[in-house]
Amino acid sequence: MVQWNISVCSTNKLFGSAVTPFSSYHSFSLFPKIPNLTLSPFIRLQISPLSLTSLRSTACYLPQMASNDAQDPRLARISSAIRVIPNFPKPGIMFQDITTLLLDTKAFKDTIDLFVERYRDQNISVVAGVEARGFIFGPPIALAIGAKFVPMRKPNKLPGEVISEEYSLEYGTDKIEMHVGAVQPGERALVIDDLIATGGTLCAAVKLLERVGVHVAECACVIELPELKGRERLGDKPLFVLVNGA
Ligand SMILES: O=P(O)(O)OC[C@H]1O[C@H](OP(=O)(O)OP(=O)(O)O)[C@H](O)[C@@H]1O
Ligand SMILES: Nc1ncnc2[nH]cnc12
Repeated sequence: MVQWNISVCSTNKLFGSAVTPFSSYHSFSLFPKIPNLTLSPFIRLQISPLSLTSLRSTACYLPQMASNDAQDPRLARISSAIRVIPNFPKPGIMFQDITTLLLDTKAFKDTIDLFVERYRDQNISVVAGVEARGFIFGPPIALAIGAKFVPMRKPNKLPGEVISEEYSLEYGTDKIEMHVGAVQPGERALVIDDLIATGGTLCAAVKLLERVGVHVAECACVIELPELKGRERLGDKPLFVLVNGA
């Protein structure tokens, strides 16, 4: 399969979707709470044989101990591997499809590695993954950093006693549940999902864990849709993302 990529570095602007008129916004608040990181906006024009045309901004982080004048090349590959399906599951939704990322063994491994590099020395004992796509990224991260994996599931899926939390979505409402006893008060958790849109899902996951005395050190996603301001909804809770949605 052939794919043409044209990459352009930008100084202070990121451009939105190619199916809507170009819009720009400042990007330097993407990681406002993460110390020792420098941001470098990045624009990518993707023309794929699947007739899916998109511009995706890659939020790059440049750890100060590494080279400061080049972004991590893994981020561009991860960004390229995510397919965008317009109007799914409803008109107007640009669905960020990570199944194509899973087909790219290098991009998938790089995704896991980036999270593992960030969290391996943070004394995290719980990786909590949100159904369904948090179940894909969470377990390999948990195994690599020596933490347990706790599934946060949609209603009526877990067989044991549960606690639950309702939340609203970009398209609809939902509820997540966690087994009572899966985590202990005082544990330190990472909450992982594929994507943050409005932030309702991650907020519910954080609340659920904090209700039972767990400290959520950070939330992490592969993709952020900044226009939906999920980061703001998370308040002071740190959020780490690899790329912006197209
Ligand atoms: O930030 P939010 O507005 O809360 O949206 C983000 C959530 O939406 C998607 O899941 P979805 O609810 O579609 O469930 P699924 O993964 O089971 O399909 C995505 O995987 C996140 O979990
Ligand atoms: N645009 C989107 N793509 C994929 N998953 C989502 N969850 C909420 N909004 C989404």
